[in-house]
Amino acid sequence: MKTIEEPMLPIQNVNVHDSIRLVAPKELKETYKRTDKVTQTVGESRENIKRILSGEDQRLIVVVGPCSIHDPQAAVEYAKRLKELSSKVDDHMFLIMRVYFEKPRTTVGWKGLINDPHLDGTFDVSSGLKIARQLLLQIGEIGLPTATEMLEPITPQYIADVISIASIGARTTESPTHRQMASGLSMPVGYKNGTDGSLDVALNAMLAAQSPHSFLGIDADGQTCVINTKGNPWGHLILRGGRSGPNYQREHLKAAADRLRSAGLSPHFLVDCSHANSNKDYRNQGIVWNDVIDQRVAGNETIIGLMLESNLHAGNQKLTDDLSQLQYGVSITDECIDWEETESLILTAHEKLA
Ligand SMILES: O=C[C@H](O)[C@H](O)COP(=O)(O)O
Ligand SMILES: C=C(OP(=O)(O)O)C(=O)O
Repeated sequence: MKTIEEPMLPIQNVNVHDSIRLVAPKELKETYKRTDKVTQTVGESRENIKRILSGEDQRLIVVVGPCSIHDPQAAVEYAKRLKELSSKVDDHMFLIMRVYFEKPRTTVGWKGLINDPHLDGTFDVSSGLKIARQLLLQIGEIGLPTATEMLEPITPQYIADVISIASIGARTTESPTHRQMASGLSMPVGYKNGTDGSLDVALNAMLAAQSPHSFLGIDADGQTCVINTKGNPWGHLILRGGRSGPNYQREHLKAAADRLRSAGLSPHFLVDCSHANSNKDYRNQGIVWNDVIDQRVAGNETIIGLMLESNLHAGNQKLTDDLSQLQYGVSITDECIDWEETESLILTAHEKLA
């Protein structure tokens, strides 16, 4: 029998190795400040997106870029190309670069540049946040709006002021924590349907995030606090397919619009050409893209945007211990289409839309 004198079993931090303090959001933002140009890029693009979401602007949103950012230099090269392309199509399309720093994994794997910027399991989150913010500032300076997935509920304090549109991923759309976070974000937020293909979780997320919430978070000084939000009215659905198959075809879009209407939500959405809509094969993204563009050209105005996973070069590569083997401009997460195909898909769609 145990007595009180016996050494106690540890009851705290049983599975915690250690914890490392981070710079406060305010400090990082003071070191890496928004210029007037960046503020203008973010402010104006958020307004453009809202006008598209409310039907005042008929242009098509295109969220396009790498599955994940792992090399800021390649990301800047991509951004410069995309900015040039954007100016050729901006009468009918509004291009936004995917700048995804946080990757939700099905089980385990590299969790993105913020979590592990050196790609070597050292998890230097402090550098990850700095590199992410610096890159967003560089892209904003180029005049290109950015989209990202908000995964860690603390990250927005460090980078949200340089993001034009956010998404909540298929793995977290059902999470109350992410819905609360979205209710306080300052930019429009897209909710992916669930990995099983369910629309319910995304519709419920949109309804939940429209409402005010009070929850735990950190403030600009990094102090834990209660955050009281007003609710974010700029939610929208993103169709990404699911285990049951893709959901970009005519009948799926009709069903999605009907479901949105019956939930009292605006019947419009973005279609993700990748993930389960492409069966995670980059060669299928163009098929999905062309199908959805043709539906839009035929008059389906419930389609307000598309998403493409695209990089400088096609496909993907494995992340191994030997980082010298990494090919420049190739994804280390999901497969992407290359720049040439990206440009061709966008220019062809522009002609059709015109
Ligand atoms: O977009 C990226 C991936 O689809 C997502 O992070 C899940 O990846 P995984 O299934 O390879 O973990
Ligand atoms: C992880 C992503 O997508 P999903 O949540 O749809 O799997 C993504 O867009 O990077």
